[in-house]
Amino acid sequence: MTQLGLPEDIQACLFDLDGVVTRTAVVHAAAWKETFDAFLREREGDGFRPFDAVADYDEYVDGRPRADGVRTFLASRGIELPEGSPDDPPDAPTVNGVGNRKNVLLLEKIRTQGVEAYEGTLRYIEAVRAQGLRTAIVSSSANTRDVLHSIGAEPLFDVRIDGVVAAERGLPGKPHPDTFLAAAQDLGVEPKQAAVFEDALAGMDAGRSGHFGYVVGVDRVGQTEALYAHGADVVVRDLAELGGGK
Ligand SMILES: O=P(O)(O)OC[C@H]1O[C@@H](O)[C@H](O)[C@@H](O)[C@@H]1O
Repeated sequence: MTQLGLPEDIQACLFDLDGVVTRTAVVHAAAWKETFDAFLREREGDGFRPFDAVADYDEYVDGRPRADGVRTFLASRGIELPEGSPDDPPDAPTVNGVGNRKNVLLLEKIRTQGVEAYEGTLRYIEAVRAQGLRTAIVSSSANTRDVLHSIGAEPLFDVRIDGVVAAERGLPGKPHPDTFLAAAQDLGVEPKQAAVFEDALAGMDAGRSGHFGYVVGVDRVGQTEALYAHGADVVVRDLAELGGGK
């Protein structure tokens, strides 16, 4: 292992955004909860079963592209909606409408609360780059660029594969490995020469099925066992634990 806690042959690092680089996983989870609870209340009345911002979020929404999150969670409640179209209003009972409602709430929260970076992650990225490793941000979020820009972190990544790029290239999102594979390819490395850094169970699945050289699970919410069960090679609470901070 290197002094950065990685196998010797790793040449590139692929970082998820929400929950790994920025403290925005909880912001997404809160926006999803408001969205789904309003939707379920309208549909089922006050006796509805609320969205669990930890358990339901981890299992059905975290790490997946926006529309996939809508479909996957609602399917867990036996609900299937028409797709609608991307410009559906936020109150439309369609996959796109529900996703748009969530995005309005997310952007409002980001605007009022701001975006906070994990300092341990920023220092670690600087350390791996100083060692000559290449870096990519790989996120399902279509808001990746704005979030990175808000903390001035765009220059830390050689490649960006986000929700916008994935849609342009027709790449299926996490838990499929395609976005991580595209990042490795854009960086000119084989998957086994790349390390994946993820906090979401869907991201772990992508790391495992893509046969990447090393998969680092980042546990921000006490789900270490689940991260291992989904394919992590190691689980840390903060990337500073891997080294590179001195
Ligand atoms: O709605 P956005 O910003 O395109 O993000 C899509 C998904 O991006 C992931 O990074 C988050 O873990 C999910 O919660 C989110 O739903």
